[in-house]
Amino acid sequence: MTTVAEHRAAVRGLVESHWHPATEVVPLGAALGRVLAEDARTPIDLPPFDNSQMDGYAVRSDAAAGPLRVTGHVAAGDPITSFAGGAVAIMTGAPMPVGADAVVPVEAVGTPGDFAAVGETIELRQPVERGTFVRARGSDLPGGSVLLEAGATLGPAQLGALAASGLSTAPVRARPRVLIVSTGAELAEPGEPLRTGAIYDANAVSLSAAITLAGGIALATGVYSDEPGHLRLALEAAGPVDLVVTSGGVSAGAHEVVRDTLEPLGVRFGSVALQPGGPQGLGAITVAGAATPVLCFPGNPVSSLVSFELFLRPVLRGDRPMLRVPLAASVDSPGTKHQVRRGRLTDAGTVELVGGPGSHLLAAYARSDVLVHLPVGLSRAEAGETVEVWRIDE
Ligand SMILES: Nc1nc2c(c(=O)[nH]1)N[C@H]1C(S)=C(S)[C@@H](COP(=O)(O)OP(=O)(O)OC[C@H]3O[C@@H](n4cnc5c(N)ncnc54)[C@H](O)[C@@H]3O)O[C@H]1N2
Ligand code: MOO
Repeated sequence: MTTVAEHRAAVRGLVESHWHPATEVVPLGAALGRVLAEDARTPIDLPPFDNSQMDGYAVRSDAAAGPLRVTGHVAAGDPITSFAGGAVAIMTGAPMPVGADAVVPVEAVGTPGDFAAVGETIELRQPVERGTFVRARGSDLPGGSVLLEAGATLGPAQLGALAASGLSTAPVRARPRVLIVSTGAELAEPGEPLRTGAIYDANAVSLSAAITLAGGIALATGVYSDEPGHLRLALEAAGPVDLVVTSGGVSAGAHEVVRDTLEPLGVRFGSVALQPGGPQGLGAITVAGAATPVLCFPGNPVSSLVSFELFLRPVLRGDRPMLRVPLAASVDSPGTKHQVRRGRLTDAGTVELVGGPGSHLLAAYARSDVLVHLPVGLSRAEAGETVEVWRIDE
């Protein structure tokens, strides 16, 4: 039996040996969630000039306590001026007059919002240290420095930082196109009437959503049949994609459509020491004339999502945030397999399991915010014992 780590490495090797994403330059407004293809450097100092952190008066730090004549007034957006001595009324974000090196907040001198006019005096109550309330040029990042490294995911702060650097576009990796094929004669399209013995196809939707959140472009198709010919037709009809993910039809039944169709094409099927997500297949097949990696996940809806989380998401998006959290109650685990349970973080700082280990318990998964890892070798963990959990509530 293959270990989780071995299968993870095999999936990564397979995907990365076939998928070489092109670089696309996209406007920042369209770059949310995209992955940076190369290091981004800021062309300018951040901030670009020394400026005031407070509404107040710019002074020199060697000024003695006592009266200071107001010699100027600068607002945010004004050009950089020369300091003419005394005190300069200055607003938050306004450029420091060259020669002044500290700011006294207006409330330390008088009434907030009430500024002395040029020619009037203010009373400096005590000397002020050099640099006080001054945001130095380049203090966030000097111009020319790497702002974000290749591989960074562009979220609100990252996009804001690129914009603050004056960049309007970002070079990002092309999104992987992933064909999702859910299989099984028992499946019915959600929204359609449910005949006896049928169940609704959950995996096309859940895997599509997972792929989309991981930065891919999901193209889903349902092969609601156990006929290899039908699956073959669906694959032949597909356009070019970077990856195929199937669900169902991989275990030990009489009608294993995925296995029966793809094993003769060289896709390898086997067991991973994982529950749920034990039966797995991987290999490469020809889709639209190109060798294309294919991952075959088990059909149980929890198994297919857990397979995605453990094997594919790390390749497409990187690792989930991992925490070590004490269990709210004791739990048993197979010991010979890495078990992944679904759970919820509690206000008490513990993790409680949601539902049992069964791989059909998708509604329980839907109420969970973490995956709880019970590794091989652990057959029981007591309340209070610390376990590894992955946050999945993004
Ligand atoms: N004799 C054995 N039987 C099974 C074994 C085994 O080792 N020996 N493994 C079990 C495990 S573990 C799993 S997991 C499943 C995997 O089965 P398949 O991948 O072949 O999947 P199916 O048989 O097609 O379906 C399993 C289960 O999931 C439901 N399903 C399938 N697709 C969907 C979908 N798109 N949406 C919602 N539900 C789906 C399907 O109706 C079945 O109930 O095999 C065990 N059996
Ligand atoms: O390994 Mo299966 O995925 O138990 O449910």
